[in-house]
Amino acid sequence: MPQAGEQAINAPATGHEPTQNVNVAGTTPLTGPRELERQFPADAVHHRTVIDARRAIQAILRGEDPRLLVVVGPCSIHDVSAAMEYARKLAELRERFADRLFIVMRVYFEKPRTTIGWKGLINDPHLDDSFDLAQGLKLARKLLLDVNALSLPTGTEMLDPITPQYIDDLVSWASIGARTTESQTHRQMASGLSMPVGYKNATNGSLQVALDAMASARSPHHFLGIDEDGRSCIVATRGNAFGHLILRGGTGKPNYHPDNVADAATRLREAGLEPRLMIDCSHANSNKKHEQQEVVWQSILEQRAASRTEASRKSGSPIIGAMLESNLHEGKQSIPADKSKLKHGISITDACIGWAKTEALLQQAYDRLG
Ligand SMILES: O=C[C@H](O)[C@H](O)COP(=O)(O)O
Ligand SMILES: C=C(OP(=O)(O)O)C(=O)O
Repeated sequence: MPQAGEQAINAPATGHEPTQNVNVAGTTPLTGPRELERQFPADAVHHRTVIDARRAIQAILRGEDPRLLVVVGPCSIHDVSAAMEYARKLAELRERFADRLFIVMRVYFEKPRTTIGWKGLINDPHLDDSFDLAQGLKLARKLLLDVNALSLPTGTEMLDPITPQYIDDLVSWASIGARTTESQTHRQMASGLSMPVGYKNATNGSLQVALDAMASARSPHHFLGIDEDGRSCIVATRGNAFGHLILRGGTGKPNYHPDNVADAATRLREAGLEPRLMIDCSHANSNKKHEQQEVVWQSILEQRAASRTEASRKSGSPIIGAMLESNLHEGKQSIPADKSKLKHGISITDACIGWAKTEALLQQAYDRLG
């Protein structure tokens, strides 16, 4: 059924059986990136927040800034007012802990699904299969402006290769997910992204695909994309030098333990890359059990503390960053048919830790990393 503004494809015209768009039900033109930026423009505060955060993350990746990069926030954003409530709390902690932790809010709008499921705020902002992507892009851009206005930098997964044109000026750190790290399309996209990018190991635990992604995305590429006006074009990229590995575990096995980290650091060195990585406390590292994230977090803090007393002292710990999936309230909920029954501040994708636990974990990190 075509939706509002959607152009139906394949209305019988010539009497010939169509050979094109056989499985395309319709297309809906969208506002181009330049127009969306005009409607939701960045000001000097947004710009400063992004520029300063990207520089700080680059310094952390070079080993010049000893702070732990912490990407923390909901598994996915589905309610922008709850996201802002979260952002205001996190902005306070970011300032309080700023000399030891570099906190970035996880603001994930695009969800890569194992099979099918809700694909995030941009794809389906009303959570009802109406796929109002025009509204999704607006909400995403507006939320990024509001979060950056708190001097709180944002991090997101870049999934659809067209999305960055609409929002990447407001994103300080990006990730390529476990399901797309092996994809040439995503490596090309990452090679043109303006911010540092983390590459997850594959869902089966393979590090090699992430190492290959880093090597590929450091190089220039030419590929099909869209420009600021939404016209299809050849995109020529310079290559993105600020890539890093994210250990997220795989096939039911975690990979955050000291021997996994040492192995990953060796593999990075052998590939001619800096031995610096982030650990994702969630996903296969926590067996998707939100309570388990704390166990991974404690291990990260122990490993960071140990590196200050060992021979590795000079080069520092390979662990430069950590990711936590956290929300206002712990756990997760399924999307109810009646949206008024959605519980406030609870994830509709992976289960998250709640705010009290988040604050306690960040405080512990601050105390231990002194
Ligand atoms: O982070 C979110 C999920 O782990 C990821 O999108 C896959 O989810 P799914 O296996 O529920 O589809
Ligand atoms: C989907 C995510 O992670 P992964 O790619 O590791 O499954 C995520 O971080 O939201």
